[in-house]
Amino acid sequence: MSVLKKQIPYTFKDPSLLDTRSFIGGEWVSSSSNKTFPAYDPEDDALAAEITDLTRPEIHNAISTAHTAFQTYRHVPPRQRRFMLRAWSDAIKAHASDLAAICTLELGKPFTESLGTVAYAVSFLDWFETLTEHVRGESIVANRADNRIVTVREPQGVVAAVTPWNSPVAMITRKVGAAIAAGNTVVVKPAPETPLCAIALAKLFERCGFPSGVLNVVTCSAETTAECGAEMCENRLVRHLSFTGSTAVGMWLHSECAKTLKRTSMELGGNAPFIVFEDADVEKAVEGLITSKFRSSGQTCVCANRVLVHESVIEAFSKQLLKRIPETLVAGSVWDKKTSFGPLYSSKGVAKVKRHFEDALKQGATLLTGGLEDEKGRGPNFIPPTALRVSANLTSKTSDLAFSSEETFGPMVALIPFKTEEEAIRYANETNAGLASYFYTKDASRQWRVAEALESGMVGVQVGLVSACEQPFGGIKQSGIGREGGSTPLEEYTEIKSITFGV
Ligand SMILES: NC(=O)c1ccc[n+]([C@@H]2O[C@H](COP(=O)([O-])OP(=O)(O)OC[C@H]3O[C@@H](n4cnc5c(N)ncnc54)[C@H](O)[C@@H]3O)[C@@H](O)[C@H]2O)c1
Ligand SMILES: O=CCCC(=O)O
Repeated sequence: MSVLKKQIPYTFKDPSLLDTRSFIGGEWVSSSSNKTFPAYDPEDDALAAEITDLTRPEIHNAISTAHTAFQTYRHVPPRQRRFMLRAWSDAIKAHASDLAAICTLELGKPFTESLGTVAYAVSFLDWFETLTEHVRGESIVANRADNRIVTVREPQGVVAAVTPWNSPVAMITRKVGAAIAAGNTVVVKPAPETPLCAIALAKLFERCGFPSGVLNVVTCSAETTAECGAEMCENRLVRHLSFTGSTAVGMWLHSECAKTLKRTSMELGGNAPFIVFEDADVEKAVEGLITSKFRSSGQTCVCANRVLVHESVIEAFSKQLLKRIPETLVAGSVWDKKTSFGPLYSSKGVAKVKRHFEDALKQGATLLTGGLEDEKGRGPNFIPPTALRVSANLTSKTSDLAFSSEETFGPMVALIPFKTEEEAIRYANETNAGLASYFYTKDASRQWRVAEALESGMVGVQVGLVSACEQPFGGIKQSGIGREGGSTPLEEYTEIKSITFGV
């Protein structure tokens, strides 16, 4: 019998991927309290499934189990780890359609976009697989003639991974893939809004030859999340806490982890500037903005959030944007393969966009297209792609606008005119966030100058997408600590041990 509480227009090739239990030590477990929590379909807010709601002692048990598994898994040779990672990647590819359907169901992401998300998630496993056999130490010439010094890189132990709803497949493969490639064991806590993707990933993982306890998935409701987080931070067996989510929660977890001096990786919120200079190719810049701003209906941490357009090209830019929005962003049922634009994940997301929209209008912005009302009635969480323009005389105080000081995390964009490069850079950097920035100019020296001046961990020059497994992903300032992907992720999940020999 299906665990789904509603009918969806998709037939699963492998219905066993759908489960509502947690995965600990190779066993599928329900909470001893028998409590469950609801997961909803954002397209209509209908109940999708009832998920097991673990208690703190059960999280404690998952960590102990992962620690026991680490004692043997740490000695599994890298090539064998590589082959198991390959098997997991192949299993996900073989079940990509089912996984995409689960992502569509619990996140409201259009099915075609969900397929892209699964491919992006798999790319991390493929990338880490290539790095598995390249963990290296070094040999150091000692200053004492009777000493020899070498370093080795060792896995850290139990990694606790806490992941967000907005990227329920890739944020798990990005963390778990790197951690287990390096020889660690992991306890993952997915967001309560999107537990089914994490569970399905574990279902595939268990078929790939990994020893029991290497991956554990613990599901918790929003209410029990705080005690689950406290256990992960306070338990001394957890050696690394890897978090992706909001800056506020990340800061709290980071400070709690300080009490047991854990390593932390923090991938936090952004507030990306997107700058269009006077010499930009306007059509190209508009395509970049649509990709950056509207993918996932504006719900990614690297989405453009503050769009600065030089005053000499803002008319042409607005015109092109208004032409391309309806041509590119096709709204409809999330199950229709032609749909490229879906609802937000919940009423919480809708309320935030609404607040930013109303604040911008109150402060004098004009509406170019969209607005919060959806005359076609496409569900409770649907907001049409919306564009506003901030008037020139607001530029000096744009940082007071709500959409400018916080991530909107939704499909609303406000164009802000500017006059000089200095003014644009000053405004772009006027935020505590420093995750991604984007700009468009054809001038090669300006490309270098502005890329170096922008305060963010990732810069897109003439591109609206900066996410790739081979690229270091992460932020500076209050957007995070550490990098995921790129050539260093196994270093992030290993410790250096120096060994001195007396000869
Ligand atoms: N930098 C990145 O790579 C990246 C990627 C995706 C999302 N994000 C950010 O994530 C945010 C959106 O996600 P969100 O609203 O789910 O963020 P959130 O911080 O509310 O939740 C993220 C995760 O943390 C958990 N959590 C919340 N409180 C906790 C606690 N006290 N202890 C332990 N876990 C706790 C949640 O259940 C969820 O699993 C945005 O700010 C976005 O920019 C960043
Ligand atoms: O939401 C942030 C992560 C999405 C990405 O990796 O591009």
